[in-house]
Amino acid sequence: MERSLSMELVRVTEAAALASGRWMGRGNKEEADRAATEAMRDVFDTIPMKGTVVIGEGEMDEAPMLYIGEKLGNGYGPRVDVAVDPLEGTNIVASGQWNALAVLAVADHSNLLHAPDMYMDKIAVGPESVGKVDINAPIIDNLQAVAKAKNKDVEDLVVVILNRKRHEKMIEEIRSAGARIKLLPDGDVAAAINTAFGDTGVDLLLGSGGAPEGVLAAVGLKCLGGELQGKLLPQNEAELQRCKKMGIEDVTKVLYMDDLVKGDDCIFAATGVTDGELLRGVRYNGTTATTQSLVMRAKSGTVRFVDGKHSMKKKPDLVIR
Ligand SMILES: O=P(O)(O)OC[C@H]1O[C@](O)(COP(=O)(O)O)[C@@H](O)[C@@H]1O
Repeated sequence: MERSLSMELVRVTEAAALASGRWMGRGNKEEADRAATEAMRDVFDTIPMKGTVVIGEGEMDEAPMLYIGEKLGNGYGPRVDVAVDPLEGTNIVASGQWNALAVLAVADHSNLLHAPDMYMDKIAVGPESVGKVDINAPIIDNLQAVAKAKNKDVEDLVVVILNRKRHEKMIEEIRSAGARIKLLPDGDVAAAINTAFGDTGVDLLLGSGGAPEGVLAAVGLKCLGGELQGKLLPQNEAELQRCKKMGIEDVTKVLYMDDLVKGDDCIFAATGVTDGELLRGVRYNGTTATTQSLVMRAKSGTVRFVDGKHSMKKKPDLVIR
């Protein structure tokens, strides 16, 4: 993939953030998601690539979502796999909370995990703890390993975990070990990425969330030298069969970085929709709006924060959808 593709892809996440940010706090997650999806699709169509969505939040019959199998790009560039979440944190936007993102990842054709939209168990850490954690190990072992790798005490660690009933036992175990916890209402992509940035104050992500979010976070962490391990969690026979149809024979197997995203020819792009630890959300200022994005390419190891100032006069369709 050409390095210039990274900057083209930021236009896609910026457009989705600008469109969905208008819905912040308006209690309507469906409209926020629709606005992000439509904006993303429109801008993708101007990007020089032959992309196919291999993992995302919708299946074909659930369109207008960007669905698995959907072709994206103007059809003239490299053949790439795409993982998308036009609006990661629909409830967050609806209620005006933290860490909603417009996010995507692309990799060379057939290098991203092709899987249905289902749950995935995850553990994510930043660069210091790579190779030190094991999704199958007891929680205390992982906490001790990360603490040692970061030259801290377990009591110093901050574990991020979605605030869900299914995590009650895990939360209890983390508390018993003495680590601190940040309970998230939603948004585990930002949480996973945050583990690779020291000043976010986050050491590891644990627990289950969406599989598309797992692949997106894995690409981000590959660019940052971190690690995510995942395990698909089919909830019923239909999900199991969908996995098989997509070529996943052993759904119980641990998915390591190279299973989630092969090689290093991959790009991650995200734009803040609401404010977060890492990215500022969209600001609307009458005739202009500002965005903050993160775009990274694993091959070169370049990590860029991009501040955008957008003219509403010249591109009114960017925000009114
Ligand atoms: O809400 P659930 O079912 O526990 O799913 C968790 C997933 O939902 C999210 O919190 C938000 O997803 P949406 O953007 O689809 O609302 C993800 O970050 C996370 O992976």
